[in-house]
Amino acid sequence: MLELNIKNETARLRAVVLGVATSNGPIPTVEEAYDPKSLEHIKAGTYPIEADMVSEMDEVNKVFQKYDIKVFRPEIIDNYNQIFTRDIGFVIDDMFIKANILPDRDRELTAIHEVIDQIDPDRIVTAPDDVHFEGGDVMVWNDYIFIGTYKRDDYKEQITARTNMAGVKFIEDLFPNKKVLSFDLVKSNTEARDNALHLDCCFQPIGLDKAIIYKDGFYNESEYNSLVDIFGFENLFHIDREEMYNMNSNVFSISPTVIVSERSFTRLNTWLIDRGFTVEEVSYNEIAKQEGLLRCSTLPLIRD
Ligand SMILES: NC(=O)NCCC[C@H](N)C(=O)O
Repeated sequence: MLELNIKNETARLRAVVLGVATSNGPIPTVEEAYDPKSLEHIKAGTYPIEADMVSEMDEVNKVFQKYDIKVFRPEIIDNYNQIFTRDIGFVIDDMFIKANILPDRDRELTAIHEVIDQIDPDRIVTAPDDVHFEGGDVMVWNDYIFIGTYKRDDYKEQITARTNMAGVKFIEDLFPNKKVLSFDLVKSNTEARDNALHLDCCFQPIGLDKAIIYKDGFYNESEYNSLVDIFGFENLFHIDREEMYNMNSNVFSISPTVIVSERSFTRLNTWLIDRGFTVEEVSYNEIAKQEGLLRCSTLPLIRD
């Protein structure tokens, strides 16, 4: 049995599911794209090729091996995108919550049955169909749960809106002892620079008391301000629109002091090193073309 334990985003990692890029399928058509950055690269003829993405993920796996982390990989479904394992489910405390994900992605969950089969069935939660959430929108941070959502009437027309208010309510009811804060995120189906696809595309806690944040990813300044109040302005690394587009908030913590980051994130990595973090630099720019990065492609199961 896997003794699930996730209480925050940064405690020492012991077990994780890392997505897989093998048999990722043919280049999607414009109609098949479900995020604006993939769409941009499909149109420009620069959509990433499988071999490059496989080698990028291998590099991350090597970092996990270096830190003696147990790594699970999804079973490969032929011609199916299984890179962004974060979104298909998530662990809070000792519970595994199966995500109600975008229908285009719903086969991804079946591919981690090796992991699901090792979890006590009493600790697995499935939500009703009208309750939507993806793991990229959900972050447990000790007494808090932060949830990215989309609160507007055109939710159904926004393929980039993946977590609804029914999803927020469902998690609130499941964890009555945690303080749940929801954030209305800026969405665009067509312009990746104006799209906070998930909460982890515009915000992520790091270390013990710090976070990376893109202010304009939040519709409501008051919701952004609630994070400033929790972390303190001086502990926030603010990224700009281009850094958000390049996914600087989507690094991944192995511990409160060790962070896996993209090697081109010079300004962020320098800030981290100046504050005593160890930065494990990897290349992930091909995967980034699909509007996801390191947090998106990992699903932590056990942290200290
Ligand atoms: N947590 C994340 O932000 N995941 C990235 C998912 C990217 C994928 N192209 C999607 O649109 O679902």
